[in-house]
Amino acid sequence: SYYPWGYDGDNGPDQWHKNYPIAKGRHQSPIEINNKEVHYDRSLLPWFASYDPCAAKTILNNGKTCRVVFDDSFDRSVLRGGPLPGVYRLRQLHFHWGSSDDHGSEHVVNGVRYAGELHLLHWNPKYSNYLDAVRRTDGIAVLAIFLQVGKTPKPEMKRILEEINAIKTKGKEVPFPNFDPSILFPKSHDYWTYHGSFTTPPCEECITWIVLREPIIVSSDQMAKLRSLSKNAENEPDLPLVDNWRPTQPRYFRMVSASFL
Ligand SMILES: Cc1ccnc(S(N)(=O)=O)n1
Ligand SMILES: [Zn+2]
Repeated sequence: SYYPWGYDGDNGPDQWHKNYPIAKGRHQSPIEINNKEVHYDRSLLPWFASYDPCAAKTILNNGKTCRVVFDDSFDRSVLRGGPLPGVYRLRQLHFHWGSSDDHGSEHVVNGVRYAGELHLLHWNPKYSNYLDAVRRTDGIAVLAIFLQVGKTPKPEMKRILEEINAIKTKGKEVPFPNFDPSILFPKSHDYWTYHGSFTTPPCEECITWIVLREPIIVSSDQMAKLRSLSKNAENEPDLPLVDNWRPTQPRYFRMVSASFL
């Protein structure tokens, strides 16, 4: 039977392993990224995203996050380079955020928590489909971008946040045409990379993480907009969708490489 995992006490991150044993694995995400433990790897290549704006399909609230879904039926919007062996197809993007501006990101950098974190999820087309890819250690690549609250927000975030009112409650999905997510990228492409897992159950250890050093700036109002989403369905009592982030997991014997000095 489907186990309704969540982020609150009884069904929260500390309980996930009871129904999803991989959650106690040795390659879990997110992790703490600390300068002292990072290894500069000068052989790391720059990464490139070539996204087709027409691949964007819908934006939805699944009760756990706000997600934009893309057509991944062929190599239409792809990520390549960096630590990746080939092209990976963009499938969806989604966010993690807190109940206030001082926390909400999943990865933590030198003790710094950001207000939120944007994940662009891509899968390796050498596997027949996404579900096959999630069973492979090189199956998935997630580009992670921190959201930092500041005075001069990125105008490109507006398009996504304008749709929030249409997907207030769980199960709502509306068309989201003509959107190229690379407009959300920060100036610098500097990144850390390591091997890890999905940060939500079943927590498969199939992800090459590419975590950008430079956050994008959002306004406090924009974060409040994300927090106005509800995790309940339309006709249920209102439960704010906030704090949908997993705490950092043990790094064990994993190397975190940096593309920059
Ligand atoms: C299970 C799952 C699905 C999509 N995205 C993620 S995440 N947060 O690791 O990118 N996890
Ligand atoms: Zn995520």
